[in-house]
Amino acid sequence: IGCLDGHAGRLVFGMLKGKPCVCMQGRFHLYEGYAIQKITLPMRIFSLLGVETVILTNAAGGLNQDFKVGDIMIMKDHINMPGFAGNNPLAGPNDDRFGVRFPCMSDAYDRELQQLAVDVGQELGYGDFLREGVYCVLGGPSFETIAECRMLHNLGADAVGMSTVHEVIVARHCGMRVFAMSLITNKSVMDYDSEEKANHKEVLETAQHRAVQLQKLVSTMVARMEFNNTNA
Ligand SMILES: O=P(O)(O)O[C@@H]1C[C@H](O)[C@@H](CO)O1
Ligand SMILES: Nc1nc2[nH]cnc2c(=O)[nH]1
Repeated sequence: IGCLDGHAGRLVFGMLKGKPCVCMQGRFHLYEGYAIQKITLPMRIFSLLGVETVILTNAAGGLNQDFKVGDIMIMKDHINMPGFAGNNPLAGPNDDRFGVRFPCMSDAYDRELQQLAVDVGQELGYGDFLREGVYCVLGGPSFETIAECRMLHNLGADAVGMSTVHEVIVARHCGMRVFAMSLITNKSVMDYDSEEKANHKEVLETAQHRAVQLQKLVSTMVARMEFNNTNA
């Protein structure tokens, strides 16, 4: 597991609300210099361990101007920007033991789990900061320019980050159910008059600020989840 600022580098096994879980405290990123297949290897290991459902979280910049710092965005879809340039974790010979050569991605984000998150979020009183939207992944580590933010927003992205999408692709390839959400840790800078600057300190502070609510959302969802993945 990537061990860097904000990523503890631990793999934690245990029971959550009576359900067996394995949790990655941290992840690998493209910007650390790893091959994309290495970044996503944990998903295949989870599949081999018998994991049925994957819940992914990330920190992201808010491109949607209605979003505020501290909002939690349920991911309904993604834009795989490195994939446009051929950097896809499934590139290379297909291992048929895991999944098919050409996996579908239009159903990547499980609709029932998205609805569960909305329901649980409402019950917990999180309605004011729970959103849904499209996440775009870039390679990082540099944050986006103003022109890039404008372009990504015009392309239909609501949030931008440096992770998750590759993991989703590999998890879906091997038939796991996927739910993902972004914590909007900073507003993407869209205006040349703005004095704001994306920075990792703000990312960590916002993550700290919302940590308890995110934990509560995830643990309540896990408590309500059905076993037996019929969605593969
Ligand atoms: O692993 P995620 O996508 O949550 O982390 C993002 C990308 C960088 O590690 C960091 C930038 O501040 O947040
Ligand atoms: N690419 C990108 N990743 C982030 N992670 C947290 N905030 C951001 C951001 O503004 N841009």
